[in-house]
Amino acid sequence: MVFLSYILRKELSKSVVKRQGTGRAWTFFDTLDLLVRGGAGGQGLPKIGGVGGNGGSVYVVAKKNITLRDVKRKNPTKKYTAGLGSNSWKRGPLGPPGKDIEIPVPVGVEVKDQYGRVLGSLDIEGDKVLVAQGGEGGNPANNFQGFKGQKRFINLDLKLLADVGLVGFPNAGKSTLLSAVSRAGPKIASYPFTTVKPQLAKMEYEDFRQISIADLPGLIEGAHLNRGMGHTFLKHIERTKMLLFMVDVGGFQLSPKYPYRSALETILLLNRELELYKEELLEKPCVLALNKIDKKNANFLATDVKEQLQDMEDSVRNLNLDKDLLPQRFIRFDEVFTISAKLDIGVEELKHKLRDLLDTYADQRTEYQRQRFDHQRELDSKTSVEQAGFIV
Ligand SMILES: Nc1nc2c(ncn2[C@@H]2O[C@H](COP(=O)(O)OP(=O)(O)OP(=O)(O)O)[C@@H](O)[C@H]2O)c(=O)[nH]1
Ligand SMILES: [Mg+2]
Repeated sequence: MVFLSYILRKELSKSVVKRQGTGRAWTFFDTLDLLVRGGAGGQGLPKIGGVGGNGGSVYVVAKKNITLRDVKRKNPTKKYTAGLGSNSWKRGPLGPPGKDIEIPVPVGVEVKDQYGRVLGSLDIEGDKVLVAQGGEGGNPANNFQGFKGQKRFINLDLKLLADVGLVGFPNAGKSTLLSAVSRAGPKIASYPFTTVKPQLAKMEYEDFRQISIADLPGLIEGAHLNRGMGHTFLKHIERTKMLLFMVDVGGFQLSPKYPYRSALETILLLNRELELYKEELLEKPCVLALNKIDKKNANFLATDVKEQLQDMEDSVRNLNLDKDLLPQRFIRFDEVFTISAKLDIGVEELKHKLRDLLDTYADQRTEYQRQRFDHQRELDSKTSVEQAGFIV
């Protein structure tokens, strides 16, 4: 049973992403399991108090321009064992340590152990996580018997990385916008859940600058509980720099069985879903696009929503939404646009504003990353085997 669910999980996590323009599809390889073993420690030599070398350890290190597929291709056995520590002997009482192994993996990988515990997240190039510790060499404290190295099954989970992630209820027009701003040809239809797999596209600008945008399947109430397309896709939102919320200004109704939700209510429900999945998602820069402005009364509705967004505390008081459905913390949108993705109204302005905002936030990130690098360097100088499983 456990094995079956493992296989199922593995299959489900290989999302198929359609290649833009060509209509070809390839499997987006976003998860890989490895077996890692630290090297055994060398034997000590009690007669002369000789100490065996510590076994080597296994690390995963984030590198640019490689994929999980490359990792597998490089070592199809998917097994890694670090070097043995040398035994102590008469002419060399201090056995040299075994060789460490560093497995290069793509930036954006989260490393988990076989119990699903997160060992570390490799967010920027050079991030390094100790995944299997080498065994201690034989010494007086362990009766001069070298210890075995740590053995672990680890899972490398790559979250889709795009500059902008499209978030919205089904049918909001996310895929229509994607096709308006890029050369991608996503499936567009008037029924919910047209998009069932994440799709990446590039927005191109006159000066050849490219910004990646991810079209994600529509979210619905309860997505964090895996309703609808569920949280399989919420994880991809984590690795986007900015979120673009798309909302049908006329509101949404999944089917007559479900309640009608106004545009403001859909915004709040999306806000709530993200918050329940991972609150820090709300810290990302967010932009809102009120779509389908070409429809009857849409301008009037959009003005209303914009006003309501000015004072959310007050606006929610007049809503008929269950308290449990309301977010604890309201998203603050950097910009609110009214657009028609279908008729190409306001799309160009949105596209340029996304670029401006990304650049502004990139400057802030650079500063943050510089600080992280400094911190990492400091930790590197103090690397010790006790730090197993944490970014060192
Ligand atoms: N009138 C009008 N219709 C639109 C606009 N944008 C999208 N639509 C229509 O809305 C429907 C849904 O569009 P999609 O782009 O498939 O919506 P989606 O958000 O990708 O939907 P899912 O993939 O199901 O989450 C389609 O029939 C589109 O033609 C718009 O600006 N105006
Ligand atoms: Mg779609």
